[in-house]
Amino acid sequence: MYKSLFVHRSRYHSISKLLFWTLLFLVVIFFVFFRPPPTPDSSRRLLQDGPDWKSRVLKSARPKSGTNRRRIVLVTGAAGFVGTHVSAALHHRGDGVVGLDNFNSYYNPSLKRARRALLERAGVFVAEGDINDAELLKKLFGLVKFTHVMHLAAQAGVRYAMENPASYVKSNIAGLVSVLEVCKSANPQPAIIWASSSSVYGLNTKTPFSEEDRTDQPSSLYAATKKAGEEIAHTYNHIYGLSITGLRFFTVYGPWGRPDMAYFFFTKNILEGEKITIFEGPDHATVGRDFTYIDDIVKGCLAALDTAKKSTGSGGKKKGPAQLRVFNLGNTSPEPVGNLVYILEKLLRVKAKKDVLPMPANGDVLYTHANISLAQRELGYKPSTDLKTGLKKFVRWYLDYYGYGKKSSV
Ligand SMILES: O=C(O)[C@H]1O[C@H](OP(=O)(O)OP(=O)(O)OC[C@H]2O[C@@H](n3ccc(=O)[nH]c3=O)[C@H](O)[C@@H]2O)[C@H](O)[C@@H](O)[C@H]1O
Repeated sequence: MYKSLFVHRSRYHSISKLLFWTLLFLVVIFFVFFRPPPTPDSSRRLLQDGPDWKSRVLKSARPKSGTNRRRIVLVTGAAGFVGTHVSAALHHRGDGVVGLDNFNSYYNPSLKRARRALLERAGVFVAEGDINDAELLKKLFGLVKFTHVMHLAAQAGVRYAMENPASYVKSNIAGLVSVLEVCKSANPQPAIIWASSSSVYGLNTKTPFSEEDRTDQPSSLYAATKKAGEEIAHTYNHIYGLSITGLRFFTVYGPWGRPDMAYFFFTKNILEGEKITIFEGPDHATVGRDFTYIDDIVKGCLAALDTAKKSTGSGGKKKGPAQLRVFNLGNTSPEPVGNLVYILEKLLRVKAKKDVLPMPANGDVLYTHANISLAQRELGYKPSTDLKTGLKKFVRWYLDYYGYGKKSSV
């Protein structure tokens, strides 16, 4: 009996040994052959560690020699629509500019890469990385003493907030805090100019929208995150002495624009013979926007930067009260969406196939109209491009960029 038990035991031991070695072998094979590839973050970190990365950041941050310019600006969202135009304009006048962008795929990143190529040809380096990457921000601030941060990185789009709410919280709230955190600890602290939105006026019906009007009725999560950003700006200004200017952009359009916006995809659909939908309000009310041309917005951004006072704190400590501002940057000449389509039809020489449908409950508001007196007074802001002129420039760019023939009136 003992013998049979012994045989049984030793058989048991050899089976478990075999199992152990097989398992070990499989684990080794898995790690050697099926190891997951490095995450984008870690491969990005490798890029950021190279000597080339450092010297490109430093070179791009240098203000133009032979000028008396002293400004060194970090532009977040530099490969975005507004970010590209603002970065180019700052660089053009001689400021030092370093861009930062995460090239996310909210819309086709190839357009973002093309914008970056444009900037790099002009001499602006756009580092690849996320505003939530505190280590990366610290590294940039360790290398460069930024005098200003133009914070334009955000999750944009009103309607997409219903599809991917988390992305708005991540970029527009956590991302903003991450940027403000590095700014507050910097020595000296930079002044911050950042993109808020006309959408903060939400269900406000008093027009034109003035900065003093109520903004506590956002109608989309996008608007709510921008409104939250304005409150967060107040906190960082109050506790740390950061100089902060929020700019409420009104439906910005133009060349190199965003494919998720109506004027952009209407153009695409009209050219491709696809249907477009024009929304209308209750009782067939016209839906309208204070469409604002990109060059006017750029002028407003630069004026905000030029009039920004210095932050008063340093290294996380407030030394006195600091400037806190918010401005409307609109065109102050709202147009019905139907007019936008009519102008596009004329410019493209193609009749649109259109449906007019009630506006779905998707976060959209009926109408926007900016009162720009404050920006006029404090920034000398004076928009000068009407919708027809601006769309003509957009369509010219669109046809060229996407390689259409010459069948248009532009
Ligand atoms: O000012 C802002 O702060 C925001 O501006 C922009 O939002 P919006 O003003 O909503 O622009 P956009 O989507 O181009 O719709 C334009 C019009 O077309 C109507 N619209 C839209 C789609 C459609 O299929 N049909 C239609 O009629 C629609 O009802 C609307 O009346 C930015 O995207 C946003 O990121 C933010 O910056």
